[in-house]
Amino acid sequence: MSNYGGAITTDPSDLTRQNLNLFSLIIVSGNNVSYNKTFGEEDFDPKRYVDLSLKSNLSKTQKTFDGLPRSGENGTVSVEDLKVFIATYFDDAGDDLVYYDPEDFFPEPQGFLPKVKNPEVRSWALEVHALWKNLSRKVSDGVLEHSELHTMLPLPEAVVVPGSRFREVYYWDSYWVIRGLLASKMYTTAKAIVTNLIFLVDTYGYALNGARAYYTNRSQPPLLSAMVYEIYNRTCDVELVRKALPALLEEHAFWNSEIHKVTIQDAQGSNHNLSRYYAMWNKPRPESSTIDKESASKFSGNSKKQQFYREVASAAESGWDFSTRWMRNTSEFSTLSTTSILPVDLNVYILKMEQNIAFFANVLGHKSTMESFLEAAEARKNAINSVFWNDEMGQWLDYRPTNGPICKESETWQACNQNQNAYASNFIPLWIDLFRSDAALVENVMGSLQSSGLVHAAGIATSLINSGQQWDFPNGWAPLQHMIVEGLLRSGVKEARSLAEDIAVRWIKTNYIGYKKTGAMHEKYDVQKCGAFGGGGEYIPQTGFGWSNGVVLTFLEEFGWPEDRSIGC
Ligand SMILES: OC[C@H]1O[C@H](O[C@H]2O[C@H](CO)[C@@H](O)[C@H](O)[C@H]2O)[C@H](O)[C@@H](O)[C@@H]1O
Repeated sequence: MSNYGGAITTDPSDLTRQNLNLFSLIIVSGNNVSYNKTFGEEDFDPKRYVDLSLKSNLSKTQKTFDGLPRSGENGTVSVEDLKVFIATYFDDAGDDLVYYDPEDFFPEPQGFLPKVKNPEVRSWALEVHALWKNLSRKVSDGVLEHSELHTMLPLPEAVVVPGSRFREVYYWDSYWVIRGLLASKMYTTAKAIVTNLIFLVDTYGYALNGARAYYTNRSQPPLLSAMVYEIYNRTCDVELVRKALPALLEEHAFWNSEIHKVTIQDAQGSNHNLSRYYAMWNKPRPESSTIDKESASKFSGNSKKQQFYREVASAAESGWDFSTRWMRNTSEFSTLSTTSILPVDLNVYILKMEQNIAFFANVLGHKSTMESFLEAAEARKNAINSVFWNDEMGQWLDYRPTNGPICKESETWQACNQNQNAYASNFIPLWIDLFRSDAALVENVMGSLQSSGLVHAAGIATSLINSGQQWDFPNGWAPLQHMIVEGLLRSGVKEARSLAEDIAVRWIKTNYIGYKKTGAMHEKYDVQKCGAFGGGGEYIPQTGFGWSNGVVLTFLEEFGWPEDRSIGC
C-alpha cells in the first residue's frame, strides 16, 4: 500500500517494480529518443508505448536497447532500428487484455427500456446495449502470471473499458458504465467492476485513475460509493455493501489526508475543511511524457518544472484534463495551478461518499459509523455553502485561495477568490439531494443555468471558453449532462423536470445522429451542432465509448422515447 502522506511516493525505480515497462523508463528518464519528432506516424500517441508489454525480462531488453547504434550529438536511435527493436522485444498495446463474453449479456434483456416505444430509437438502443460486448475484457493470463512484464495491473475480475486508446479500466468512467449496465440488466458485470475497484483500494489505499502502473500516483473523481449505492438500489445485495464499506472508509481517509485537506476560515470566523486534487507525482506523466516535457520547457529550473508536472498530474486526477478551470490565466496553459484550487465537484463527490457511507453503515447496523458520517456530511454541506455558494449568481463557484499555493495554515475566505467563469461543474451540487431539497434554491439555480450561456442546441457546454483544451467549450461530456439532468429531475420542481428532459432529449439526439453518421459512439460531443463529436486536447477524438453509452441508456430508461417523437435534429 502506498504512503500518500508524503510528497512523492513513486519514483521511476519504484515504477519499474510496479511493472512500468521499458518504454516508460525511456520516456521518463528523457533518454535521447525523440519520438514525437522523428518516430511514428502523424497520429503518434505516446500512450501506446507505455501500453506495450515486454516479451521477456527488462534487463535483457534494456541491454539490447543500450546497445542500439546511435548517431548525432544526442545519440539518437534511428526510426528503423527502433521499429525493429519494438517488434522484437514487445507485444502490441492491448494484447494484455483479452475479449470476454459477459455471461449476463442478452441481446434483448427482459424489461429493457420499457418506455422506449419508437422502433428506430429502440433498435439503436439495442445496438448501444450490444456495445457492452465489444468493450468487455479480462486481463490475460500473461498479466496474472508475469505482471512485471506489463503496465496493465492484474485485476481479478472482468472489466469494461471506455474504448479506443483507453484500453484499461478508468475510475470515474466506471460510474456511468455501471449506470448503463444497470439499464442493460447486467448486474454481474456491474458488480465485477466494483470488485476490481475495491481491489485497487485494498492494494494502493485509493482507487487509481486507471488500472495501469503509470496511474499509481493519483486517483480520479471519487465515485466508488455512488457505484455501490446504485447497484445496491437495484439488487439489494448486502454482501456487496459489506465488502465495499472498509474500502470506502479507506478512500474517505485518502481524500481527507494531509495532502488533500485544506482549511478555510469563513467571513464569520468558522473553519471549514474541504478537499483538493493533489497528485503524488512531479514528473511528466509517462503516458503523455513528450507532451508534458514540451509544455514544461517554458520553465527554467528543476523545481518550477516539478511543480508544473504536479499541477498537470493533479488536473488528470480531476478527470478534467485539461481545462481553463485549472489555469490562473485562461489563455496560458503554463499557469495551471490545480493544487491551489478548491473544486466544487470534488467536494460534492466526497459529500456524496459521506452520505453513502452513513447509509451503508446503517444497512449493516454500524450505528456509530453512521452517526459520524452523517456529521461529516453535514459539515461538508456547510463548507460547500460557505465557501462555494454565490448568491448573486445562483451557482457554486470553485475557490482559489489568495496566496496561490495552498498553505498549511487556514486561509480566510474572500468573495473575490471565487472563480466567476461559467463551468458545468458550478451546477454539480444539484446532483446531491441535500442541495436540491429546497425548491426556491432549485428555481434560482435553474434560472442561472438557463442564462449562463452553457445550454446549447446539442447539450450543456463544459465552459464558455474556447481554449482548445478538451474540458472547455464547445465540448459537452456525458457525465456532466447526466449529473445536471439527474439533479434537476429529482428536485421535484416541475419546470426543472422539463428542463432536464429537454437537455436529455438534445443529448440523445446528438448521440444518435453522430452514431448514424460515423457508426460509433463518441467520447465527447460538440454541443453547438447536433451530431458533431468533440475535439481539442492532447489526443485524437476517441470512440467506443463507455460513459457515453451508459448515459444514453440511462436517459432512455428514465425518459423513454414516445412512438411519435422524431429522433432527427
Ligand atoms: O492520456 C491522457 C489522459 O487521458 C485520460 O483522461 C481522459 O480520458 C479518461 C478516460 O475516458 C477520462 O476519465 C478523463 O476524464 C479524460 O480526460 C486519463 O484519465 C488521464 O489521466 C491521462 O493523462
